[in-house]
Amino acid sequence: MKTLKIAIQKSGRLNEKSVELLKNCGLNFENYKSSLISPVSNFPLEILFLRDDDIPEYVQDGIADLGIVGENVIEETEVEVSYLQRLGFGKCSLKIAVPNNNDIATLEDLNGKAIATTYPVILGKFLKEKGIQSDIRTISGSVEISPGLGLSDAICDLVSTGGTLKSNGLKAFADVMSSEAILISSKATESNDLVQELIQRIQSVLRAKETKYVVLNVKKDNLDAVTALLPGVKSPSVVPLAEADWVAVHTVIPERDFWDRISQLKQAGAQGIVVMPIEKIIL
Ligand SMILES: Nc1ncnc2c1ncn2[C@@H]1O[C@H](COP(=O)(O)OP(=O)(O)OP(=O)(O)O)[C@@H](O)[C@H]1O
Ligand SMILES: O=P(O)(O)OC[C@H]1O[C@H](OP(=O)(O)OP(=O)(O)O)[C@H](O)[C@@H]1O
Ligand SMILES: [Mg+2]
Repeated sequence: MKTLKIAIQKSGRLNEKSVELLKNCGLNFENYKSSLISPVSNFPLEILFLRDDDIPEYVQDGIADLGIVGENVIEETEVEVSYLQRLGFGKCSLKIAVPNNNDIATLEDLNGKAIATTYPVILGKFLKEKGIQSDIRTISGSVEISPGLGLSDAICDLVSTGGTLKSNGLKAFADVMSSEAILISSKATESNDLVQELIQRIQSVLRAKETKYVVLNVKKDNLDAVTALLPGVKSPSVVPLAEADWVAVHTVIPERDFWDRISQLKQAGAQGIVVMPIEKIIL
């Protein structure tokens, strides 16, 4: 069977999480900073370590079969690739921001103004859609300092905590797009069996991350009230305990409403609640 190639970022914001995800899928490979290609010893796959900007085109052109890259980079490079799976990391937003002491109050106020960005394609489309004519100044980094240097009136850049905007005296003004890391493939390899196998593994790791394994004890009288709060993967397992009136309930709980669910369970009579991380969930 043909060996697949997956392109991930060599260093930067997505590198560590991409490596961690692939390792959690059971793939064995070395992650030397100096090597740009690394074979996987237990799956017909090679990992290519690249600048993130190059990943969408490598995948579109079939040089790599798969890639992990931010949605913002895919949109900016305007490639034809298949979106296989959103990966839940590298979450950020592309925003227009202006200096704090600025009189730009509406999108219309950006007419005739200079906006510095490393995302001229996405910004250009956004402004066109809104009917705004600005002067887009494409620069390759450190976008946030450009208003302070008198190079632009506004910026369009990625924001997550907002710390970089704040420390440069800027405030977010308009949302252009939100982004996260995505697994992409070339149109030609999407249905390849090995690609499908890898997607299954990735999904089982992602599902496990979104949930916790919970074991709790409950008096039989309160079992219905407790199980009503627990949808589980299918339904909770109920195991008898040495003490006749009591049972143990095993289930999984979604991470997002975890604490609310735990306090509801306690109110319904759950005791001795033990919570464990899950490695994989295979459906
Ligand atoms: N502050 C942030 N928080 C979360 N995710 C981010 C943030 N900034 C960027 N990202 C996401 O991580 C991706 C990589 O960001 P990074 O800053 O490492 O890119 P880069 O400097 O262009 O790297 P490269 O050297 O590979 O070209 C971005 O394209 C975006 O999808
Ligand atoms: O809202 P914040 O949490 O402050 O994050 C935003 C910053 O993160 C990104 O840059 P990064 O730190 O990745 O550096 P880079 O510009 O060298 O890629 C982005 O370009 C912003 O500058
Ligand atoms: Mg880059």
